[in-house]
Amino acid sequence: MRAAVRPATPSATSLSDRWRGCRDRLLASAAFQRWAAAFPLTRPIARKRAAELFDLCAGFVYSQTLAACVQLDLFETLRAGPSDVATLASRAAMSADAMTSLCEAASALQLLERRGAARYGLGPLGAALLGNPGIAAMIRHHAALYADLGDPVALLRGQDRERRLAHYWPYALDHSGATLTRDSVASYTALMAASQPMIADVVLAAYPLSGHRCLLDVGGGDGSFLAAAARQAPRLALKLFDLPEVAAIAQERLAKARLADRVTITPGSFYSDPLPIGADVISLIRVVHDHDDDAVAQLLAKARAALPDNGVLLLGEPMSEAASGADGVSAYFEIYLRAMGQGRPRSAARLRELLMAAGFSQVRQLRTRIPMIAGVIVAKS
Ligand SMILES: C[S@@+](CC[C@H](N)C(=O)[O-])C[C@H]1O[C@@H](n2cnc3c(N)ncnc32)[C@H](O)[C@@H]1O
Repeated sequence: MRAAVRPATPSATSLSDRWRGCRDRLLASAAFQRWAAAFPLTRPIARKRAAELFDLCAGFVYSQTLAACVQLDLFETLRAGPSDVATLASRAAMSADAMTSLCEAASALQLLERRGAARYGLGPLGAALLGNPGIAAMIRHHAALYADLGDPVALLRGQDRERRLAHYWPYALDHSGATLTRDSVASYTALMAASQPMIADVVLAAYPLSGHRCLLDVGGGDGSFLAAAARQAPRLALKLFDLPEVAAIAQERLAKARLADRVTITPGSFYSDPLPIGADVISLIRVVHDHDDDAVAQLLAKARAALPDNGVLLLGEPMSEAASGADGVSAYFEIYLRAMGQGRPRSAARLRELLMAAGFSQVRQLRTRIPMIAGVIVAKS
């Protein structure tokens, strides 16, 4: 039997609640909407709101148009120059009509651009995407997220479901890492490596590491962030800590990059093992948001214990309430991490609280070039 849905209990209303109540009643009124669309001074606002609402309704279609372009390698195909629809259609094993629909939809989204009759080239967003292979990799892995989101309410209720995204990130199902295999970590590790250059650019520009002696990157994946740090600071000694199967991938990748003699790799789980000592700066890049508060509290305490007095913790990841225009980050990660089964997008203020509770001091949020990609916080042990 389904539980009856109880109406929300009215609570004491503040002045701001009452003001917002009036605004909401006005915006919800069909008569007001008609008036606002007709009146010259409110018409631009009415049109903007209508377009925003339309984009929210159509968002899934936009994402799947993009997914189809990536799956069919359309951007790569058009890198060399425009192509006619018949050629694109035969490459993609679909009718010319279907390819025209895809190209028209992608052109409306600025991914492609019409270049004459039945001919298309890259659009500004499609061209930008080519400059960053990490984005295409992100788009491909969204197949797992969208499968989980087929029934968003079941997902939020935690009802029985396949949990494809949690299997994509298997450490969400096994905190010790003991059951993880090379195969099960390979795809997420490759995805992280593909998107790491843009993260490293943002983080290392905000906090250059040249003043440090030794960096320990916890949850360092295949070592891509360490490799970028090594380029920036040629005398920096390097350490990496990650789950055993990922640590093995890092060992190979860093050896190929001729960094084997600069790096020490320690396999382990920060749920059960201490962190290696000896570094004067510890980085946590896109790690904290993947874990619940209790685990983060423990992880930060372990990082503090591994640092010397006045050591630095460097935390870089997308943060909620990062900047105006970056609200999508919160919406995305709230639902993404819910599908993954653990973690939270956190604001800089919340991260500061967690850092202070773990005994860190002088917590500072640094400006980053693109806050949507990553915010950066540093703190002293
Ligand atoms: C989202 S990835 C980020 C990887 C890398 N820092 C980056 O930004 O590209 C999270 C990383 O944390 C590692 N990780 C997850 N749980 C862990 C644990 N319990 N102990 C050690 N590493 C863990 C994962 O294997 C993965 O490499």
